[in-house]
Amino acid sequence: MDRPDTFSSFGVNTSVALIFATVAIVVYFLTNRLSGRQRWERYGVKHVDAAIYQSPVPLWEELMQKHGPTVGIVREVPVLVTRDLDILKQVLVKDFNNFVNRNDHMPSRSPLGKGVFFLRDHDWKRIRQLMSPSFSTGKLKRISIHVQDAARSLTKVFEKCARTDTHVKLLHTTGQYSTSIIAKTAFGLQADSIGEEEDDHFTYWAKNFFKKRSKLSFFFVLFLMRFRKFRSFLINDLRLDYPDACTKGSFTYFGAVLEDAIKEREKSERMGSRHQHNDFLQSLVSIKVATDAANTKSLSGDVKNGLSDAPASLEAKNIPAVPKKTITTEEVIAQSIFTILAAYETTSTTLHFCLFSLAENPDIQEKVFQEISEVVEHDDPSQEELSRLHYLEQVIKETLRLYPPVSSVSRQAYEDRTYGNITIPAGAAVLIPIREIQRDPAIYPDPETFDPERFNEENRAKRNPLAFIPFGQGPRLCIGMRLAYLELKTALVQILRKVRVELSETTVPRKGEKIAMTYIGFPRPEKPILLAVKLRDGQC
Ligand code: HEM
Repeated sequence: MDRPDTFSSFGVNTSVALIFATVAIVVYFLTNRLSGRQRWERYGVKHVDAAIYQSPVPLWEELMQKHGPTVGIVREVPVLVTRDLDILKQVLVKDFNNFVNRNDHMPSRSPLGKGVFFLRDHDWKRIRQLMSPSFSTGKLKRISIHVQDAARSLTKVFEKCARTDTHVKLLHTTGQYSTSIIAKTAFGLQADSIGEEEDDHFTYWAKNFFKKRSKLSFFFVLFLMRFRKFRSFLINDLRLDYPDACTKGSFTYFGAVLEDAIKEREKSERMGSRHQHNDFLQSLVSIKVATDAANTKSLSGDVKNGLSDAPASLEAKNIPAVPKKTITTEEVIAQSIFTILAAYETTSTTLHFCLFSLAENPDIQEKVFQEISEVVEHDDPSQEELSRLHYLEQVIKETLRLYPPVSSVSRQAYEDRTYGNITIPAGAAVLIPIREIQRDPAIYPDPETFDPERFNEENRAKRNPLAFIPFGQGPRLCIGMRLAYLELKTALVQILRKVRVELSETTVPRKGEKIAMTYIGFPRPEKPILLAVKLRDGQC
């Protein structure tokens, strides 16, 4: 199997990048920073200087600790970093029409940048509407059979480790679990390497979509990222490979697989054959085929209708009208690739931190086991049974509180807004540090302790709902939230009723130690976690 092209064209590319970077620094300091500082102070916000090469998570942590809940910094645009829940309620929910877009940008030639996460204005609204039905309750019910299959295979890996007295390679295996589900349920593809030492191609490229970088290389790229247009120029115009976030092999692989699948499905759809597929890809292809035909017939009448429910601020900005239901092949590929990534890393790291936390807290694990024994009667837990596992849900939520796979999200203001003493000027970004909100000791006393009781009904009722936002909040909230809970609950039920997970002599971190995390890409432990496994009584 080809390895990712990690450092392929490092030499020449880096020299060119360095020259441009030097010029960019001068321009940056002379323009953005000096004027930016004055600007934030004018808007009633304390401005702080933040190192431009610093990794995001430690940076937000440091800023919040030193300067309080709301501070302004300057990047290419002014950024308000805030964990003030009243401001966040306005930005994410009440005043959403003024904050539809994220301030994120995918620096890559891969189609990922056209994924719904990065889309803006009407493009986002159009694609989000097209994707939503694929994540409905009815669709989830239909795909739960595949989730059950994958959870059974995953459990066999744990049982095998218990019988052979070997450790479970946690992230390796949970990653295989989540990719196998997304491959099957979204694209009708088989990617079943659960428990194998070597990943199948689909899983391999999902795991290696982003370049694996050394710390030095990561900070250099992080530094370049501060200059969005400049980096885009390096990647798209100069076609330099080094600053690109994604490995070429991965987008070549997924592009080819998806293009073939789309062509084949489009062909059978046009021929009117009653297709067998009932997945995410099929629903996008069906829309494409239907609207290609409709749009060829009439290009005028329908177009205006598409805007009838657009946010007022979008209307005001005179963004050109687009048909409501259309999608191009390129967009289908982009949504598909984004979905693979969104579903793989987030769910697998959560499952892995959840199992680690249960191994660290045997009492909590026993309580989960008791609940499963009382509630689940079927070999494969039904949706109704899963919905009654309240304590298990508390455990998952506590895991997502301590280890949110997405550490922060952003929104960008169309127009000026003033909330209390603080003004967010038009064009500024609001950075929402999810991890810092969920570790705020004023909201969660003793925040480092794993305590699922924080999510019992009584404690939840006392808290501002915005204090727990691992899936974001408002109309742009994570589209896959219910699928993620389904995958997590199903896997935990199947595993925990067969085996007990434990820390062993060799598990790092040791009991009570903090996990050394890396925030290069998604948050994960610096060293892979290995767990010991014991069969439960009665299992052989
Ligand atoms: C534990 C699992 C997951 C977590 C913690 C998570 C978290 C998030 C967060 C924080 C956002 C940004 C929300 C915002 O800005 O308000 C997001 C967006 C998104 N997520 Fe997830 N996610 C998870 C699983 C999934 C899965 C399984 C899928 C799909 C199968 C998915 C698809 C998406 C998509 C498409 C978006 C972009 C939504 C938009 O911009 O309209 N996620 N996710």
